[in-house]
Amino acid sequence: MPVQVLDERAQKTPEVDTGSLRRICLRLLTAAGLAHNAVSVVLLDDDRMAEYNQRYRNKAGPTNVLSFPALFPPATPAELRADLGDVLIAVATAAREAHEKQAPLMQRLQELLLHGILHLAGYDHERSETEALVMWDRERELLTQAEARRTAMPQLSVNVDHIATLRQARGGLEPDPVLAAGICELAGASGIVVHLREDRRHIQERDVRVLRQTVKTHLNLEMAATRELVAFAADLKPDMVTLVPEKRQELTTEGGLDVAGQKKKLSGRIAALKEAGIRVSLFVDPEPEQLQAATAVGATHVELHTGHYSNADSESGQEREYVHIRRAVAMAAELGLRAKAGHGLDYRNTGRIAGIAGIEDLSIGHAIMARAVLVGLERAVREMLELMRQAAAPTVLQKD
Ligand SMILES: CC(=O)[C@@H](O)[C@H](O)COP(=O)(O)O
Ligand SMILES: NCC(=O)COP(=O)(O)O
Ligand SMILES: [Zn+2]
Repeated sequence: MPVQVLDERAQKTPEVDTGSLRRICLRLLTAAGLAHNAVSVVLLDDDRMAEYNQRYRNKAGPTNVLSFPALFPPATPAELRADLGDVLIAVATAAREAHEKQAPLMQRLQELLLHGILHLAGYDHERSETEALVMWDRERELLTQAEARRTAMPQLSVNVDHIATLRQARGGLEPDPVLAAGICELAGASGIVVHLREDRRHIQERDVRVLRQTVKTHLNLEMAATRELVAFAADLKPDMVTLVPEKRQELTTEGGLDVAGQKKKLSGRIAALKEAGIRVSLFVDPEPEQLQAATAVGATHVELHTGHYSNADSESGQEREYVHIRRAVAMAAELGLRAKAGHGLDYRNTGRIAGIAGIEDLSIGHAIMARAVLVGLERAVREMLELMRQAAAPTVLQKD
């Protein structure tokens, strides 16, 4: 675990929850790009803090936060070791400050924690005014980011595979997934997803190449972890690659990637993609073993497979799957993994998943395309009738 929070106060108070503080610390480390670094947070009484303040800074009385970097002299951000060091916080001092600002104590603790983490990362406001401004700016930026990540609704990435499925049914040029992707972006989608299957049943290499030129938001390429596809992606450079399991006979993806069972192979493929500057997500079932393995092989993101939730045939079954997903999101945060979710989400079952705090993005394809066909059908028929009306030959009145 990269973060531990120790409450060493003589009297523990219920408004300070070490579990929440640990999650806050993980969010801050993730926002600061330090998700894989370890930090120890120690909560102290004022008299113990005063002792540290006297011993190490020669100052009388308690202070609010003190940082002890694992490296001495303090490391520059570039040369940080896995263990960043310790952050000591005097809770009673923090509580007084919170009271003065009329802010909740946990909010003040979050600010102090971030301040301490930035010191561990090499920032120092005491060296010069310029450095103080840099540190202050970084604090504001990261607090805003961490808060946004905690409370924001997930972004929507639209999978346009099935526009290509329709095109392939006739083997022609229409409908074009590239045009569809543009429409999805115009409608507010934050990203476009395509799955370049090994059997090329829908999306073709041409589609991905053109999409790389035209997508203005974020292009997520789903693919199997084969050498050939890794080379294709490394050359094309989508914004993200999501590694997914694939079976030739399946109608659609049937489950998550078995990361735990193929760590060696995946580590190499992920390293090659990261080397090419591509972010890597793994499409996994919401299971602890797979999440742990995802961190071990170097992924920064996971997409939690919502297929079992979406396809559950009873309310209790769906509830069970929902709980798995919620727990997996919490665990991903603890491991410093950024969580996405997708598969089989539709207009009935997406709401609950979108309400889980911590999921950053939902990938939805089939349901949106299925609805597009139906809600667009009436207009398509009217447009054809109008075209025929315009083209119809004028009626010639017969004279006797
Ligand atoms: C990995 C995933 O959940 C989806 O991207 C799905 O695999 C899409 O593939 P199809 O569009 O072929 O169903
Ligand atoms: N990764 C999930 C995805 O891209 C879309 O899946 P679906 O909504 O088509 O089932
Ligand atoms: Zn400071």
